[in-house]
Amino acid sequence: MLCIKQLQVGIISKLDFVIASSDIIALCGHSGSGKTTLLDAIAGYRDYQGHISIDGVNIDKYHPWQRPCRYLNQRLYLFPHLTVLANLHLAQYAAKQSKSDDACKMILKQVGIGHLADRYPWQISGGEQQRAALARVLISNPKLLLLDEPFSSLDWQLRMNLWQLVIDIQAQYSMTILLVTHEPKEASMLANHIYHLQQGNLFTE
Ligand SMILES: Nc1ncnc2c1ncn2[C@@H]1O[C@H](COP(=O)(O)OP(=O)(O)OP(=O)(O)O)[C@@H](O)[C@H]1O
Repeated sequence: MLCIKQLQVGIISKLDFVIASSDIIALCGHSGSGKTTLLDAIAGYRDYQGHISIDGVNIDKYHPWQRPCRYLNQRLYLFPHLTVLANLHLAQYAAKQSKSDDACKMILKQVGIGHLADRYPWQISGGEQQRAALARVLISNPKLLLLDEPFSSLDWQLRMNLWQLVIDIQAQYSMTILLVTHEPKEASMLANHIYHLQQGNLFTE
């Protein structure tokens, strides 16, 4: 469960918000309403006042890499000098997991790019890079996945494939997902609940 109390950061003022475990929440709102600001605070990329806890553990003092959540947006952050597989190994290392080729290859296969494990990011397409980035955030088995319009630059068919993939993976790993999107179809297909952020306040549909 994600629990946010009296959060103050940037445009967001005194926000209270709870997401039940294994829920998929879509966060909509006009440009500049504070969606990315909220995800940045949860991920620990921005200083904030108030309290954030995940599964009852307060994470306010945790560095981003110590938080049990992973963040995926349109910037892929794949290391260009490492192969796709080595990028996943590094994520395992950062999550203090032991290196497992089998686990990495299984996730790459699951996202449909098992055959590209030994390629470098610059040797694969944009959609394949997005899948590699998704595999990299999943390899550490986060409790909370923060998605900030990660697929919006991709074509519709690929986007729909990736939505289905997110639904399958969520069911398999019981992750809680907070998804920022401008796309009503994406919100209604993926989310159990849709929230709108308006001038730093949240409203349900
Ligand atoms: N690091 C920052 N420091 C100060 N202000 C910021 C910072 N990042 C964003 N802002 C401002 O805070 C407001 C909310 O920005 P944010 O990126 O959270 O909006 P958003 O809802 O994600 O918008 P979009 O849908 O366009 O991505 C904007 O007015 C923006 O200019």
